[in-house]
Amino acid sequence: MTRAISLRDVSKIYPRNVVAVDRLSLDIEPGEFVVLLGPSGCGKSTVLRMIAGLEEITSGELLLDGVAANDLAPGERELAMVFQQYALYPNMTSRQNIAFPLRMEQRLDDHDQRVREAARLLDIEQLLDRYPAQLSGGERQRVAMGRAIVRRPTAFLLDEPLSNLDAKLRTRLRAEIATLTRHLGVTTVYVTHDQSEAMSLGDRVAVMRDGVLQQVGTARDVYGLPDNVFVAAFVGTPRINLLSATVHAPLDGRMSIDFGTQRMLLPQPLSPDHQMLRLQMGREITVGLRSEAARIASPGAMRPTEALLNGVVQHVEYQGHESLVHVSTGARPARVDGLEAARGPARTRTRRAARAAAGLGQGALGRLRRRARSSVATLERPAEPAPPPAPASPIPSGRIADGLVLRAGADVQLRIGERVPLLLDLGQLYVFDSEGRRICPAPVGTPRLEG
Ligand SMILES: Nc1ncnc2c1ncn2[C@@H]1O[C@H](COP(=O)(O)OP(=O)(O)OP(=O)(O)O)[C@@H](O)[C@H]1O
Repeated sequence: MTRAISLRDVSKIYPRNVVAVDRLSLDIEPGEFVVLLGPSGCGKSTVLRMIAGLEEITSGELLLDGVAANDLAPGERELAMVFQQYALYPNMTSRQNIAFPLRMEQRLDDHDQRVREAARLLDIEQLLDRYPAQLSGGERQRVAMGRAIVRRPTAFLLDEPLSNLDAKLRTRLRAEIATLTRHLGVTTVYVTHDQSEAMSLGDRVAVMRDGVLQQVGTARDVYGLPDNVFVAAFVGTPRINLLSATVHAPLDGRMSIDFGTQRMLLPQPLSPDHQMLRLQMGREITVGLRSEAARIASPGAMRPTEALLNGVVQHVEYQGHESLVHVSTGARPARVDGLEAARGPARTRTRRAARAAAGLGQGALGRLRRRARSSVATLERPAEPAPPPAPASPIPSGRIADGLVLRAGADVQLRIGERVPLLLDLGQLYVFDSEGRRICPAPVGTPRLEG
């Protein structure tokens, strides 16, 4: 059996009005694998913990298979959670650790067969009689997964399960997790701040920032059509190049994008998307260009779908299969706040707003009492240390390096300081307005301007 999970306008406000999750709505289909992605402190774990029932929902509704579940005890939700810390009992063997939830539930059926079945799926049969101290990190995480699947849960909630592992093992285990959850057909919600993990794992990726859901879509959607500049910058390696610019649209001449030190002429006739840029005249815009969206080639080779910028080579990174060329264009790099936020400052609401959102006086006390009574048998884990307090420093800004980073062939021959023409593929040119919203390519449903 597998579960549909729906969050409707869900908020979480911690004491002192810390808004960890702000009116988040998300529908997860039965059997779907959804990744919650975002920088540290954006509220991903809080969402997962609210689904699990480990954290009370301040306002909004959680539905499991369409049935209101806010007040269900964790044990009644039939979900299994796996944490970043392996959380195995050190004095129990793998076999005992995996069987633990069954013992807690006092199931009378054959524990041993269920444990062997889980161990076989995870390829850890030979490790069943070892203690956690005798296992590697990857093996411990497999045992932790075993403990999650032994109960045959209706959904998995995985909170950065691989972040304690080295890069190679992480890549291998994430492929295993994808295969395993597909095989079991169980709904999975997976939390990570690692965008490449998110892109490779999920049916859909939900990008969060500062407690707010930014975009939900397939990996292809969030990479190819980011709704805003934050999503564009958070997803993709190397990070998208972001430049501050303005639109120059004289009545008697060709429209161009003005980067301050040089202008990029747009081809005539203007595409419908580029016509929309007229509306931005006089306003600051951000131009986004992924590293594969420009090539270094002579202007004579320019295609009708390309535009020209000039640059100077600053640095060439040889990567084996390709080179990353850093090119200065004199343009001003745009800044995006919160990209690397390491536990940013809590956003706070006024006391009144918080109270309204909290729905205090609407049975909050009752829910707390019920929770106090509830058993946490299915989501049990050894005591964890309290989360570290948030540092008082502001969210560091993700500073985009001065200069574009472009992909080139591995054997590209360039000198540092060499002037190079850059041919930009306009089909891959993103423009964001001063609020950070994508305006080009125009979002679906945007009314068109007449040429
Ligand atoms: N028990 C708590 N009390 C007060 N604030 C909390 C508590 N737990 C989390 N927070 C705050 O809520 C916000 C979201 O935290 P959360 O752990 O959900 O973020 P996250 O995106 O999962 O981060 P990470 O990737 O670092 O685990 C942060 O500002 C955090 O400091």
